[in-house]
Amino acid sequence: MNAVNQTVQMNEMILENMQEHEQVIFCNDPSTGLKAIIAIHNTALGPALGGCRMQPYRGMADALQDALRLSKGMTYKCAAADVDFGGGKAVIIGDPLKDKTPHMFRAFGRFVDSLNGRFYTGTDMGTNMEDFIHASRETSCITGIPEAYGGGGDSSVPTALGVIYGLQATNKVTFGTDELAGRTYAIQGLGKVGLKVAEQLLIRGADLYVTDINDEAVEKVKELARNHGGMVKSVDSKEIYAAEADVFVPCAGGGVINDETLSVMKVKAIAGSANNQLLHDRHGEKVKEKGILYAPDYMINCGGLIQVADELYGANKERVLTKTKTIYHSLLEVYRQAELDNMTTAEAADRLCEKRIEDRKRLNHFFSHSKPPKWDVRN
Ligand SMILES: NC(=O)C1=CN([C@@H]2O[C@H](COP(=O)(O)OP(=O)(O)OC[C@H]3O[C@@H](n4cnc5c(N)ncnc54)[C@H](O)[C@@H]3O)[C@@H](O)[C@H]2O)C=CC1
Ligand SMILES: O=C(O)CCC(=O)C(=O)O
Repeated sequence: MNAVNQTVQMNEMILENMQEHEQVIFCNDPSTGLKAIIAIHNTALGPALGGCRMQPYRGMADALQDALRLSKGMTYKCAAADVDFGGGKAVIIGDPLKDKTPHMFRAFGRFVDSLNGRFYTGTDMGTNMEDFIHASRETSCITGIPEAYGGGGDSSVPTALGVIYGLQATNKVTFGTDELAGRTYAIQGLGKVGLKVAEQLLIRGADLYVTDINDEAVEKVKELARNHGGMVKSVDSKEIYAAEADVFVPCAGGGVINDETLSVMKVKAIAGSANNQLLHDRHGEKVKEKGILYAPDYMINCGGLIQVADELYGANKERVLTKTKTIYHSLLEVYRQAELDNMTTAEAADRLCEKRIEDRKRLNHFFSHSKPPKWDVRN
């Protein structure tokens, strides 16, 4: 097969995979080693907004798949958080511990800038505020950088807080009380969000099983337990699924709720920050069959989105806090609807968000930067 035919075949594969996505941008900057994909799923509610993940993907196909799934999730998350933004996400192919450089993030910033306001981005798994300080030198479409740089600060703070509210709602339905104390939580991933969730749980009197592929992260939690009290037992990354815990709290990668992990899980609930936790939609049904209550990922982890969206209207910490608290009530509502309509919690959340998107689509038109939008405060 010649090169032209190969390219045509690859483009066909990409378009097939795109399903209802609006746009996918492949970014290649040999001078900095940047290889990234930006996926814009839906801008009916406003410009696309979503973080940028950096991960050593096995190849382009894996990275594309992740960008497509994550950006679709952001469309639902924006509807869940009731913000006037659409779904988008970026992925950078590379090992965050070895490959990142300031120049790489500046190059990424230039690609984001070329989209002229169709896509706003910031931190996600494998990236941090420092990376986006570099990117923000090239574009105003960056969120989640320190206040000193005109941003709203670390978005993992409200994400973790939202997970705590979500855990309270989940405990209320599962155990009859929203107390977090006296229970055991199995936390997977102790990065920006997981570590903060672990600290809050220890402060409130919980015990933890924890795992992270990075030993330093595990040490940090043990240090927190020495300060705040509580039991912390570290386990191997595969053992976390079978931990004798009440609640599994996934705060690392996606696809962790699958046939294999469910076959060993003993927990009564799953509630954590990771995006795209269900490997396939059918795993929502399997979770229900096992009698496990699942907090739909994009509902419980939308605290960070609330903050970065708020930042684009002019950051206000109190407003972010007030909106983040609503995660408790919106999750209780999803649990109630799922019970009433005998459906999975994931289906109940999707239904709620799809209705919101349809209702608001009637008011919004396709987003285009040529029409100055009310949220474009930075230009
Ligand atoms: N940062 C934020 O505000 C938000 C994050 N999320 C999601 O939450 C999850 C965590 O995000 P961050 O804390 O920002 O990422 P992070 O990169 O700061 O932390 C992830 C942690 O997970 C660990 N890890 C990776 N693979 C692992 C494995 N197989 N087993 C155990 N540990 C593993 C890493 O070593 C790292 O310590 C991601 O799925 C992200 O998309 C969702 C909403 C907002
Ligand atoms: O939390 C952020 O910084 C942006 C929102 C996002 O990408 C997410 O919620 O996954």
